[in-house]
Amino acid sequence: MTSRLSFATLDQARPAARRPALDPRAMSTGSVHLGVGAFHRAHQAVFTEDAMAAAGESGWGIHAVTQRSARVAEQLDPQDGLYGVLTCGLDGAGEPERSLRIVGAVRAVSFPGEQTGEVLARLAAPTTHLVTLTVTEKGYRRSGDRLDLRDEGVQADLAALREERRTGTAVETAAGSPIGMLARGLARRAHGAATPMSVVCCDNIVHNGPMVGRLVSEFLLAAGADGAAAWVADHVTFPATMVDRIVPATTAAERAAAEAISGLQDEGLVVAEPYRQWVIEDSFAGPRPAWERAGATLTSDVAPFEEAKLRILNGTHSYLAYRGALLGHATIAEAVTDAGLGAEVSAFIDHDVIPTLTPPPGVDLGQYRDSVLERFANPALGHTTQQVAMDGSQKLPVRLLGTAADRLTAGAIPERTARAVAAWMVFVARAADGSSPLVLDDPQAEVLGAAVAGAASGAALADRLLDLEQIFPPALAGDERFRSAVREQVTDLA
Ligand SMILES: NC(=O)c1ccc[n+]([C@@H]2O[C@H](COP(=O)([O-])OP(=O)(O)OC[C@H]3O[C@@H](n4cnc5c(N)ncnc54)[C@H](O)[C@@H]3O)[C@@H](O)[C@H]2O)c1
Ligand SMILES: O=P(O)(O)OC[C@@H](O)[C@@H](O)[C@H](O)[C@H](O)CO
Repeated sequence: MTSRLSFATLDQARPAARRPALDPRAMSTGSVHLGVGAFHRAHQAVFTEDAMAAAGESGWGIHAVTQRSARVAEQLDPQDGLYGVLTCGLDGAGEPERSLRIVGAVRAVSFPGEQTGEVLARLAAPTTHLVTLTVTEKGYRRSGDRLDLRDEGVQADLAALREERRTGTAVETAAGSPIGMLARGLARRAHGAATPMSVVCCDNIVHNGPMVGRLVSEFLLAAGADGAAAWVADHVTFPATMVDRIVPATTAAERAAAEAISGLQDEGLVVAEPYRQWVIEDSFAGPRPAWERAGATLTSDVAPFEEAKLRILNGTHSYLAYRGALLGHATIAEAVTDAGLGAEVSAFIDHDVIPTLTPPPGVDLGQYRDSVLERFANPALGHTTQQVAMDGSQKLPVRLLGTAADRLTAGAIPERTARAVAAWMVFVARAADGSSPLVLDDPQAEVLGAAVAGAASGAALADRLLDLEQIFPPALAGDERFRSAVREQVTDLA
């Protein structure tokens, strides 16, 4: 039987598997990560480990938190936090090429369903200088731009913070929220060590850092923790970031491929493309890893990078996911190499997206478009259209609707963006009526299903979805030029 990856077996890994960049046993913990999914393990954890190695530091080990289920803790605990990143690229001849590195930067994983006290203590500890987050768009529990105070998880955290302030003891919350957990930890810090902290959001959301700062403040004020809110305003920074690396969900075949390379079983394996990028607003309240030594860009203005990435890469990803799935393509690589669809998304980027963007310093947006489409075409990655299609109600506003609004303001009709939005609408309708293998995996699935039920025509389907204010801002949905473009495109695709 194959041994499982752990400190005890690390020396048995075959030479083809790269070892951690520094000895994980010698690391101490300097940061907390909320939402330890695949992306964190393939992105921030890798940058952090490489930064420690480059700077000769060992104090940036990560205490990760998995809030929805204990699964990642169950994967990583028996492995002493070690896991592999299987990089799937192409060699010079265009053939799939895989390499494996073992990462050791994640030093602990907690599940607040059972370990809330441990997480709050870590967030309050003076040795913790940073919090990073990847909890998906829906994880922020927003209603419009504000924290949804009616959300059950947020309510559980508000009640817990009130109790914690009264008794000084951590309350176990099995189904809390990431913002609630973070704010409770910051409140404890404010009344304890009071050491400054930096909170780095790594989710694909416009102005992600400031958004988290606003939600934390709203939470603390709603809990009546005005003193903690004032302390956070003065001592905690929320730098904005642009994060980029394509990290699909890991499959059993990829686990087997990694095992063939290392000779060790790895339940925590993640899979990624070779490319990785991280642009971070240089606004830290205290020390941080030397991420620039691992290839990250520290800058005073992330906005142009963020907008170009969200609108070109993520907007096109969603377009390919919905249109590709409707055309029967299982993966993004298949969708983008469909000649018709490839030309369609290229035209979308050129005609609708690029005119809305300010090029980031040193970036040619035409070259950026080409590099993104080339990355999508990587056949070694197997990113499914169904995975990228998930949570459309949360993703559309970030990825497509800003482009549409900006084009309308400029007096142009964003027909190609309307087609991408229409593809989502037809996807929703087909997935909701159960007549196809498409799956509607969305926190608004019930609302969407009710909206599309019995829509008698393409125009009616478009109207019903455009009227959902939680997705389409009234100014956009009320713009007749946009509405008729979407109706036309839905009719064409339905
Ligand atoms: N995977 C990528 O290619 C990629 C690239 C760039 C950015 N990102 C960002 O990272 C996020 C996570 O991606 P991933 O690949 O790690 O996904 P994943 O499914 O592997 O992990 C998602 C994480 O978010 C948490 N989460 C999900 N829904 C939640 C909810 N309602 N409340 C609280 N926590 C919740 C999960 O517990 C898990 O830790 C993305 O949504 C995106 O914003 C991902
Ligand atoms: O991770 P999600 O579900 O928010 O979005 C799916 C993809 O569009 C996204 O993860 C990209 O792969 C990523 O943003 C590339 O950096």
